[in-house]
Formats: sequence, C-alpha cells, structure tokens
Amino acid sequence: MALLELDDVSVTYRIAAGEVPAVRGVSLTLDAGTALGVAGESGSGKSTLAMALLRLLPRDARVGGRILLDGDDVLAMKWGRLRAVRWAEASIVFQGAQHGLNPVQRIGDQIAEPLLVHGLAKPDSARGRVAELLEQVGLPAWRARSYPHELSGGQRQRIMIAMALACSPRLIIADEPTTALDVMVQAQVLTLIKELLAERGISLIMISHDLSVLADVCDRLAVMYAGRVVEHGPSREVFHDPKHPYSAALAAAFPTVGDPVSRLAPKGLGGDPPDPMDLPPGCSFHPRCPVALDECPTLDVKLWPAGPERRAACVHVRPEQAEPAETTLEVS
Ligand SMILES: Nc1ncnc2c1ncn2[C@@H]1O[C@H](COP(=O)(O)OP(=O)(O)OP(=O)(O)O)[C@@H](O)[C@H]1O
Repeated sequence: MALLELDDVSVTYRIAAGEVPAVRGVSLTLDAGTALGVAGESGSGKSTLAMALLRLLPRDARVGGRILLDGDDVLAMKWGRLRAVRWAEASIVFQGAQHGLNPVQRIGDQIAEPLLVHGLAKPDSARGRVAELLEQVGLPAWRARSYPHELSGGQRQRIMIAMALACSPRLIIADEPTTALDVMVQAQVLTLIKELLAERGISLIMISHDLSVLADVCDRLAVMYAGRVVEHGPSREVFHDPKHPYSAALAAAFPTVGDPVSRLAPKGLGGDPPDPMDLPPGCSFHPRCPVALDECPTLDVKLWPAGPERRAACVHVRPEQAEPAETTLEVS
C-alpha cells in the first residue's frame, strides 16, 4: 500500500530576480516498508522536494500538486495536524544536520525533546527511552550525558538518526545523511540505516548525489535533473542498466567496488546543470547529452515506460508513435 503519493508536485521560489522553478511536476509513490532513493547533481531539486514533503520550505516557496501521506493531504493540513505529523509520522534527517545539534545541551536532552513535545514520554520515563534509542544506533547509554563536541562526526550523525527514530515514525526522510562523513564511517552509518529498515519496517526516502550509495540501500531510485524526475525504477536496474543518459553518467561517476574496469572510466559528463531560470527548451538535458537527436531541443518529453516497472524521460525509450491517420480529400 502507498504510504506516500506525490502527484504532479512543483515548487517555485520567488526571488527578487524572478521565479525559480526548483521542482517541476514530480509524481512518485512510496510503498509502506520500502526505501526510495532520490539522486541528482547539486541544484537538481532534491532537497527542495524533501522539504516540501513536510512543508518545511521557506515562505518564498510556492508548492503545487498533491502530497498524500497515508491518504492525508499534507499541503491542506492545518498547523496542529502538521505539527503532529512531523516527527511522529515522518521525520527528516537534514544534510549536515549533525552540525545543527545544540552545542550547550546534553545529547540525552536533545533526543528526549521530540518525545516530550509529542507527549510520548514524561520527563522521568524519557531517560529509559533515550538509552534504548542510543543502543539502537550503536552508542552506549552513557553517551546521553555527553555534549555534541565530545562526539565524532559519525557519532553525531547516529544521534541525528536516534532523534529521527524517537517518535517511531513510519517514514524517515534522510537528506545526504552520510555525505560529510569519511568513507569508513559512511559505511557504518549506511549499515545502521539498512538494519533499522529491515528490523522496524520503516519507509525511507534517501537523498544523495551518489547513485551507488542509494542503489545499495534503496529498493527504488528516482533520478532528478533540473527539477524533474528523468528516470525511476527498481534500484539495481536503474544503477546497472540506466535507460536515461543522465542516469548513466551519474552511475558511471560513482562506481562500486568490484565493478569491471570498463565501468570505472567515468563517461565524462561535460558542462554544468542548467540555470533553473533559463532552462533549455525541449529536453532540459539535451545540451549535455552524448546521444541527443536533432529533435531533442523541441521534444515534448514524458516519462515513457522503459521496462515493466520503469520509466525514463528520453527520446530513446519513446514508444514508436502511431502513424498519423491518412486523410483523404473528397473532391466532389
Ligand atoms: N530558498 C531558495 N530561494 C531561491 N532558490 C532556491 C532556494 N533554495 C534552493 N533554491 C534553488 O532551487 C534549485 C534546487 O535546489 P536544491 O537545494 O533543492 O537542490 P539539491 O539537488 O538538493 O542540491 P544540493 O545537493 O546542492 O542540496 C537550485 O537552483 C537552487 O539554487
């Protein structure tokens, strides 16, 4: 059953220079107990999309479309309901959020805060729950008495995950949860996330520019370019057999250990992502695309079926068009 449904979601920031279409017509579904990875270069709209899910965007952002969380329309929710949903039904681990811990408050008090705010524990019972959460993220209970500066980056990220788990949400949104960590610690945190998913049946939306990390953790992948989803499908298929040339470039940029040498040579995607206020016409990717056709600059690009459970927005997977019906001129 779908836990989260996005239907034609768009986000536009209004700034002095004009409008920035950061997310454009994104439709995705996340089934309960599954993990969806959202990939894309910097500026492709991943974080904006993540923030839109819990209405955490700044006031200059206008959100369109529909976001249904367990059937409930997030964009139409009253503030009281939205406050109840945040942390308790869906929580978010921000990019670099470990630096957002309060430096002068003990770790235990910070983990307890969402529990107390949502009335899920009383001050005297919260300590036991905090110890339990620390244990779940692989830290000893005595760490509750530590201050953030006494922990390593990896330990602080575990604290952020403990906070996200505190109210037992059904959905966790993790925006680049391991980007700031070194490779060994990154692997440990990813293992922790995978264990938590398997043990607790939580659903996950994980955002990263690293397709290989997402393919390792998530069941399905959505690849974003210039605010649009350009490909989605089962993780292994999208990573190992991408149908969109942009997904192929991302996959080549992040090889995994054991990949054949041929795959390790990056396919060298030239150029920069487009300015969202000055998007190329037709397929937005065409100026950088190694396999672009003459028609791509004027193409009405859609997410066409690219396999049983896959879609890709590329002319190369477009189904053959029906021949236009022949018109006969009746001359009387
Ligand atoms: N508050 C804002 N006001 C105006 N434009 C914004 C704002 N936040 C983001 N943008 C723009 O929206 C687009 C998408 O940004 P977003 O941060 O969502 O991308 P991203 O894929 O998450 O990138 P990164 O990985 O660097 O965080 C970018 O062009 C960015 O400049």
